[in-house]
Amino acid sequence: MGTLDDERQYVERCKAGLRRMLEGARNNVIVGETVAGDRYSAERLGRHLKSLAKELSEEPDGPPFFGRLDFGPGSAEHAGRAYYIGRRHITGEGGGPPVVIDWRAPLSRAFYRASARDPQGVAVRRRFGWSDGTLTSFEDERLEQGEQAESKILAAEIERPRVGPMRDIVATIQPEQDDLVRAELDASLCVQGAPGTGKTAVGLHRAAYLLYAHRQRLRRSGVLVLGPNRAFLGYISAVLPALGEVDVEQTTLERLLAGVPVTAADTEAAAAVKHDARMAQVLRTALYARITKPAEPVVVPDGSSRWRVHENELRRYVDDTRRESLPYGVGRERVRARIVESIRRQAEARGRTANAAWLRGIGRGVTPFLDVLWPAVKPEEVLYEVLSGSGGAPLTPAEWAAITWGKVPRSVKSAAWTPADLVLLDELAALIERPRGYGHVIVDEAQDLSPMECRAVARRSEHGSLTVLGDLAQGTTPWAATSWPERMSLLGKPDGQVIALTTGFRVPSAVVELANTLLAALAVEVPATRSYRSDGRLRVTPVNALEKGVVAAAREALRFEGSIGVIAADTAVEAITSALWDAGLDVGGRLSVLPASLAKGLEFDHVIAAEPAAIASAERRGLNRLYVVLTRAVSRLDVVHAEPLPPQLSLPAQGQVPAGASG
Ligand SMILES: Nc1ncnc2c1ncn2[C@@H]1O[C@H](COP(=O)(O)OP(=O)(O)OP(=O)(O)O)[C@@H](O)[C@H]1O
Repeated sequence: MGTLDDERQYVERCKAGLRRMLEGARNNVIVGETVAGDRYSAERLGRHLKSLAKELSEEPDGPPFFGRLDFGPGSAEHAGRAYYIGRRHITGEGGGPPVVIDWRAPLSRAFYRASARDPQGVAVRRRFGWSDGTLTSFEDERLEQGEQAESKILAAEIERPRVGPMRDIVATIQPEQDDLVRAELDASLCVQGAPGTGKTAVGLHRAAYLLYAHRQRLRRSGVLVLGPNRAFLGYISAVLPALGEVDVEQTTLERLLAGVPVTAADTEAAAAVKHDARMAQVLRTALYARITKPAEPVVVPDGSSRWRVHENELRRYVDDTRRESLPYGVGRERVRARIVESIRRQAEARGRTANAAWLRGIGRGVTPFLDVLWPAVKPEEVLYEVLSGSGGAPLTPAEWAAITWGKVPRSVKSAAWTPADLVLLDELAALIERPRGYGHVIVDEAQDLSPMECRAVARRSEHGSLTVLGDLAQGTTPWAATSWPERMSLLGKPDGQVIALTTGFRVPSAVVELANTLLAALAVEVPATRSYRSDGRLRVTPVNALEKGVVAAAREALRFEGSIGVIAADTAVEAITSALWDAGLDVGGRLSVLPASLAKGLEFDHVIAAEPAAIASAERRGLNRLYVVLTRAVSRLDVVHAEPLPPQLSLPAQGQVPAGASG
């Protein structure tokens, strides 16, 4: 077993290896540009090598490894060998064995899974501690001798003050998380986890793992990560690139669906109806109502003659095509092809040879008839018609009244679309043409998806698999999920397994205890969790004037390291921000103020929750929103309130400071 000095020498070997890889990649960029068979592959290869070269040169100082496994006699394959585990594979000298193994390789699994009870052949597991790119310590567990201890390096990583965007957790993935990260590509999973149990982290690492284990398959079909909003995407977007994965599409559902600009808002009643699954039927009915019963023959002029297809035959073509359940646009072309085919048979019966140009001409001649029988249509045209007031089942008259326009826009072009309309337009677009699908889709904060949004996700993962991440207790939309199996069915994966994560890595116990007092009022069944963290601080401060109280709390918070998030009801954000500015505090650096509606998925080292009662009363699921807000804190939570706290929130005995202590 090496000493710290030996290990530091090994770091140098790894750095030399990385330099070799970098040089190799740079040379290959030049070679790749000249030798690839065609321009397209040359470009692709060049791009790939360039991005590899860029990645390697951008991270020369990152820790090349975080763990080491020494296998003992219990391992049939690796007895007597040692392996270093890191974020990326580093090749050995002269084509020798790699000096570092990728954390996703099968061999690395034992690093995460081996235990004293089940050592999996590992004699010693070593974890390394780094500080600013320098190796500073290591810890050993002699697993084959039954020795396993709480890791200080692990605890320090989990308890470190948070600054900046989310980081990867490859060095400290826990066994229950590893199970999910490495689940088979074909498995669709749903992860129910309380705040801070690592759902987002698991989802992102799963994306990286799947791309490693199934690179060929996923390179073609792609991996999509969907998050709730831009702030969240900004927060998570560095994790996958840090793991060497730059080809994952990370976006919000709204941006994915954005085909038209959103310039209007829905009433609550309209949004509720538009997001209901019955809208799928409404839209399908409206689209297919455009198809008409053939009432007259198709007559296509061809030089001096004319070809006819009788209406009975046309009726059969339309009916047969409808029975095939093709997308609407494909169906239209199928009807055209059937009519052209009928004309071709007639022509051949009369001794004419039908060449491709002639067939194309006949096809064009069919268009005016097709425009009546099975008209080409745009999603906006159908939705325009629906929202202009269609009526009828399955919606009630009151529901129709909620969604139809008070004043019908003069034309499709002048219609102002709402966010919910984007979902409906996407449904229509998919009825007309099949959308692009992905090999794997990861949806975060999935408890908030509406049934119609679930359909939009389901379409994109129809031939792939899904990782659904969420927490029923954090549902804040009017249509938020109350049961996962039901949501998995809406997402097109009724057999998807639902798994709970129950250890929290973000929120300290005192804060979890406070937030948990809200659970009873949230009307969802979620498993109890335990916090990994006994550190942290909770303080509840009644004040006379809210802004003044928040300023005092922020000023004090700035004395600690790490990020500070002041989270308030959306309407209070402006006043609080001004108060902080007026007090000379620099908002925008490590101190940010954000509306409760944007806090989901984020975390701050220190959270100042301003006026819980206002957050709770701002919306129908305000208590769920408050639960989200209270659980954003990593080290310290300050609850500052001028009004009484919501009655559903009960303060744990300790942690409270006397009234008037601040502000
Ligand atoms: N195994 C781990 N090792 C170190 N840190 C971890 C681990 N698992 C989770 N964390 C950290 O805990 C915090 C919470 O993780 P994450 O945001 O993924 O949780 P979440 O379940 O998505 O939370 P929420 O539901 O509140 O959005 C993050 O800072 C993450 O890096």
